[in-house]
Amino acid sequence: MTLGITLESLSLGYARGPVLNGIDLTIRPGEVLVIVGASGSGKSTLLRALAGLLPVHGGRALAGDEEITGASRERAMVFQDDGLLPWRTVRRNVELPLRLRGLPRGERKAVAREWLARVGLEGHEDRLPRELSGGMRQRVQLARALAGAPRAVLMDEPFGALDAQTRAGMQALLLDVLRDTRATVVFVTHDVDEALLLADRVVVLGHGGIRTIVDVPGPRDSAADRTALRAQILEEL
Ligand SMILES: Nc1ncnc2c1ncn2[C@@H]1O[C@H](COP(=O)(O)OP(=O)(O)OP(=O)(O)O)[C@@H](O)[C@H]1O
Repeated sequence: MTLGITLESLSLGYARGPVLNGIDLTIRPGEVLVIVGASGSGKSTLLRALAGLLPVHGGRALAGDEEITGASRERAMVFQDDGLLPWRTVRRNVELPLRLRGLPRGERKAVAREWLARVGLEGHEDRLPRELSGGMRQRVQLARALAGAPRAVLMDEPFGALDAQTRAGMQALLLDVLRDTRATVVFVTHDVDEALLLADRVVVLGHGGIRTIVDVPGPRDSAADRTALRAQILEEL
């Protein structure tokens, strides 16, 4: 079951001051919503609030009908790096959300193995995160996020630190696994081409709010010509 997320006059910031003011947005169940915006426009701040990791300044954010007030296993987060527990093996990292779901030990192990195979990490289950490449670590994060069967996945520049080739491989992998999960995805990136490849809609943040929302016709069709949309988004950035 997927999850809709609703932002009602949502204001966010830190002790130093506001970052985003009075945002209204409906994230549809099962859609891939990509957030772009200049550095400092508040992309990570918004994602942290959706994860329940940042208290709101005003308004509210709802996951389904429930106000987001803290972290939940229904909403999994994938970070750019450092998201894994360094002292746990790859498999035991992926088992974490399964433990939270209350799965018995044997089942946890089996599901973790299944997901690790799914992201191409068969045979690496007993290694530690530091023994893996950056791309492999991101595969583990993806496996961990999806293994818990979340209803929404919140991704903060998950491929931002990867080289172009690894990044393209991860984008293809993400598209592949999302096809079967139906989870709602909110994905932050700096890269307009990545946004256009993955998104149903692209939200451009700027000047303390949403500058524009762009619908991507025929989403995830790699043959589609996105030149005009790309130019439109770059203009707004
Ligand atoms: N923990 C924090 N404490 C105080 N201010 C913060 C904190 N995190 C972010 N900020 C400030 O909030 C604003 C938005 O930051 P945020 O990281 O959300 O932007 P971003 O769009 O994700 O940027 P980038 O693309 O560079 O990652 C910036 O002015 C930043 O300095």
